[in-house]
Amino acid sequence: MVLCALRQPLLRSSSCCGTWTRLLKRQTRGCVYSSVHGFNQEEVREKLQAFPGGSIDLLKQDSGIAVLTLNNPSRMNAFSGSMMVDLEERVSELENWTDGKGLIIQGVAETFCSGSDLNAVRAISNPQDGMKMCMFMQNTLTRLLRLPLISVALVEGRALGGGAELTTACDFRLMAPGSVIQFVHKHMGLVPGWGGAARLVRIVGSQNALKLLGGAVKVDSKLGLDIGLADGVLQARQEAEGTDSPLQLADNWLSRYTKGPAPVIQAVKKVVLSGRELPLSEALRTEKDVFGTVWGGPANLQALASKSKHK
Ligand SMILES: CCCC(=O)SCCNC(=O)CCNC(=O)[C@H](O)C(C)(C)COP(=O)(O)OP(=O)(O)OC[C@H]1O[C@@H](n2cnc3c(N)ncnc32)[C@H](O)[C@@H]1OP(=O)(O)O
Repeated sequence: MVLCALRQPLLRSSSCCGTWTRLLKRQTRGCVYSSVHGFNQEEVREKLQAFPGGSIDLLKQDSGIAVLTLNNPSRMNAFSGSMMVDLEERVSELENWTDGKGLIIQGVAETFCSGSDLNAVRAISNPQDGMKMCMFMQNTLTRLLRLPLISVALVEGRALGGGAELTTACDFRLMAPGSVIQFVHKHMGLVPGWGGAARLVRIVGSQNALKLLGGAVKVDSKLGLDIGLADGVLQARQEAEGTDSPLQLADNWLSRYTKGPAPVIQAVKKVVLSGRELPLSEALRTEKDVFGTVWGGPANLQALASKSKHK
């Protein structure tokens, strides 16, 4: 098991153990697929760039919360090939953001994402190209989920197909009133291929995942909360002036968890991530290593000096 998002801070830590060093050696940048699996990242990037349209925009805020925006409104924010490449580049940027603590993913025009761009899907409907796109997106979404940032998908409107899969690559999902997450793959003669099924099982359990995929169920905010796919529902927006936008509401919601120094918040994400992904013994050893990066650190020393009480 390889956790690439843990790499950089731990390389700076003096408490790196042998296990960790071995994990680092096994690590490849793409995390899941590399040349060992016949995957050539550059070749796939070039192929995907042949299907342009839209963009993925990144705004890094001083608060330590970044906003990643899917921007392809004429196609309900469907993923063109160039947007897949854009997403990979934005994830690289976020991997190197030392001051980052949180991430919100949203779509423009009050909708989240309608999956892959069907024009591109039609053009690369042969199995070889489909596999390549699938490996590229699995690598990117795995790296996205493993960022040392606490992430939330802000779902307005629809999250369909690959859009639903993208929501599962975030730590949390917030749903706006009237929004729907739907794994429509079955209706397209498909199953998820961007890692959405594997992540969905971990989020809602295998029984619920089977129902959602097998029935292509429309998950509204109520059902989402009931089965644990949604972590919160945004209040209906009043037209009155001064009402917070969904993005502001999501930012407020997330800032509860990102309050504090970046190294501490990143450490929180890393220990949860290792607990989620690694076998227990490895997770415990990773937790020890991450603990070593904050023990005696500036935030820890300051808290000790101020004799803080937790009332
Ligand atoms: C491993 C990945 C698997 C996948 O993601 S497969 C793709 C799954 N997604 C889909 O099948 C979505 C298909 N689209 C729809 O169901 C509907 O367009 C949708 C999203 C419910 C919206 O319906 P409406 O509100 O009636 O709007 P509409 O149909 O007129 O759409 C507005 C314009 O957006 C376009 N659009 C929507 N989803 C798209 C997509 N995925 N790829 C390419 N174009 C897409 C749609 O063609 C329309 O364009 P135009 O105005 O006709 O030029």
